[in-house]
Amino acid sequence: MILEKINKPNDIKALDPIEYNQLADEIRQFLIENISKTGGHLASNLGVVELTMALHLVFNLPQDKLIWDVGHQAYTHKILTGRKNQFDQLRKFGGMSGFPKRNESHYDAFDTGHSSTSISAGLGYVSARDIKKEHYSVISVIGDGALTGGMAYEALNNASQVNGNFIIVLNDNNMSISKNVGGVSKMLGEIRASNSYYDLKEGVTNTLYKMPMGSVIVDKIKKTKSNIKQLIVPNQMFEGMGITYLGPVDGHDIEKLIKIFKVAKRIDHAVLVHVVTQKGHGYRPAERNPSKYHGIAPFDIKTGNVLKNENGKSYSEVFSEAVCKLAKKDAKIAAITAAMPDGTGLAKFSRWYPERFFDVGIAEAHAVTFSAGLAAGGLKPVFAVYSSFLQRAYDQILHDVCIQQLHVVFAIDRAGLVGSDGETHQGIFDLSYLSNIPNMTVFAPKNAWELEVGLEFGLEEYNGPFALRYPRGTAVTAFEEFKQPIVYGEAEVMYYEKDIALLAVGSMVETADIVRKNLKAQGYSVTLINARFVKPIDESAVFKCGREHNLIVTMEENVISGGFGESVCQLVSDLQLPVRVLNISLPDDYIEHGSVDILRCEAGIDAETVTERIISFYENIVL
Ligand SMILES: Cc1ncc(C[n+]2csc(CCOP(=O)(O)OP(=O)(O)O)c2C)c(N)n1
Ligand SMILES: CC(=O)[C@@H](O)[C@H](O)COP(=O)(O)O
Ligand SMILES: [Mg+2]
Repeated sequence: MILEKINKPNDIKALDPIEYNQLADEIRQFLIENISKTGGHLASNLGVVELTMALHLVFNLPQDKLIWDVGHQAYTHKILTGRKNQFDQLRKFGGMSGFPKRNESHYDAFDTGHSSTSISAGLGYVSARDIKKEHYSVISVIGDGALTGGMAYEALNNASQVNGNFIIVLNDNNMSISKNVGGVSKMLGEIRASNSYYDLKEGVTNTLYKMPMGSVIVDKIKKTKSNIKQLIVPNQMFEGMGITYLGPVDGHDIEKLIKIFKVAKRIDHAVLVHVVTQKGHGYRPAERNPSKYHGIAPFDIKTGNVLKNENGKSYSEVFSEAVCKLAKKDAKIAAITAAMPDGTGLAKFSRWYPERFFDVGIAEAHAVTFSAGLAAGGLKPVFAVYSSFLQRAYDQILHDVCIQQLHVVFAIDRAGLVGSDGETHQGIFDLSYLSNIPNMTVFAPKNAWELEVGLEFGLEEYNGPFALRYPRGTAVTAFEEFKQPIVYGEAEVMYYEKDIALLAVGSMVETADIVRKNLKAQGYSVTLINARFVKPIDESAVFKCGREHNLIVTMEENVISGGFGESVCQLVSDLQLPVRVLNISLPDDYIEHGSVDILRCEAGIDAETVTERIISFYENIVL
């Protein structure tokens, strides 16, 4: 086993080149075996094994800086930097992260998770290096999907001015999570399909000539019968910006990769190396269906089947069916995704109503303003998006949607704790960042039924910016008996008693119901209110609770700062209500990876801890 020789960083450099291909096979086997047990981002990682090996062979980490865009494809990098033995704890609480983390290893040059940041971060390193007169290479590895994100172009525009070496590796597997979309993807497809390889082109030759030993390199390359000469094709888009383009190169051919990176290293400005890989390479089920194995739960290696299927429909599925049903009756409804048709449940809509469906690529900011334009043009756009990715579009929500009071519906999935993706993906800020925007309405359903009726309310009865936020995973089906029609800005009173009033938001209603039972078992009299609207808050419900209870407990799966609890406290103070308030929420902090159940306990928002906190708080109230 060659992999046994890889135990610490740079061990790969001691290998005999004839061992490289076997190591690649063994890494693939290792990834398949481990991810089949832990779950994780399989397909992207299988695609970059040789690419990562070549980067580690040519560059000197950690002096050289390697920056992974999104970071979901850094598993081989983790193996090659001494973290092989941590894979059994991948994405588990206290275990190794699924993304690069500077505090996990100093071989991880930059933390990532969200897309299209690597060129900006790399360029920052380059500029710092040059100002400090340091000498190291900076390599940003960006996928073709991530290259649909606007930040990448802002960074390319900036990178074209850089004077020192800056290597951008474009890992082109012709896939985002789903099929990649748009003009850039089309252009890359044309390059890949092109058989007309050119000779070493003039621009590169001239650049190389200007460098010490450059003419020697050019001569060598010109004499090369194979590879490098054929790897270099002019590309107007990058070249036109002043960024040297090298490629396309077969991303599964280590020898070719090593050669082209050695050339890229010598260029004295920004250079883009176009590497063509296959997503899922080496595992048939993932090659055939890379989207399914992009992020996969534990699975059976032989069949490729996921081991434990979730019971019941997910909130994304409930949304998927609800939006399709509404769109059948209302031809004005349009759906927008930023490269997440499967995750958000919009794939069905895209098949049923292709003319009203828009996948805009990984472009959340654009998606929001595009939706605003659709609304201004008379349609009813629903932008389905993960909570953490919508953070990207704060100004567009405020500036383009809310100031104009446009009727855009935000279907915000993965709101609350999402689990194993960790800090970058927890959807725990949306109540705060949406509630402080004037004209925005924020609605959080307690169960599947309320998501359906909430969506219908937002699309058909309300007219203005409307956000529904719901969590990752199986939709709650309990509370069949609580189906009060939705009235704008009104909470739903589920039980009305005295002593303690629980005011719970969305996913926390289920927890609050358990807490209520626990408290009642201990002799307390407890009101339970499903807040429904976080903005506007139901002032009369708070007023009544405040006058008729000793304690109001707010419960939300959102950070404390700027959340529902703080708004209730403000209201209680403004209305001078004779009541104490206890806020149950997430801390003003980032929350690492781990299962949602563990994270809830750690944060103290699970039913048992909340019950204990309420009792101890209540006992200390001086009545
Ligand atoms: C801002 C943002 N939006 C959406 C995502 C979800 N996402 C993660 S990976 C990915 C596709 C990336 O495609 P590509 O860069 O080509 O990498 P590949 O998976 O093909 O290796 C998407 C949409 C994200 N991480 N960040
Ligand atoms: C890397 C990334 O951003 C996505 O792949 C994300 O991990 C998907 O999350 P879900 O599994 O919740 O769809
Ligand atoms: Mg891709």
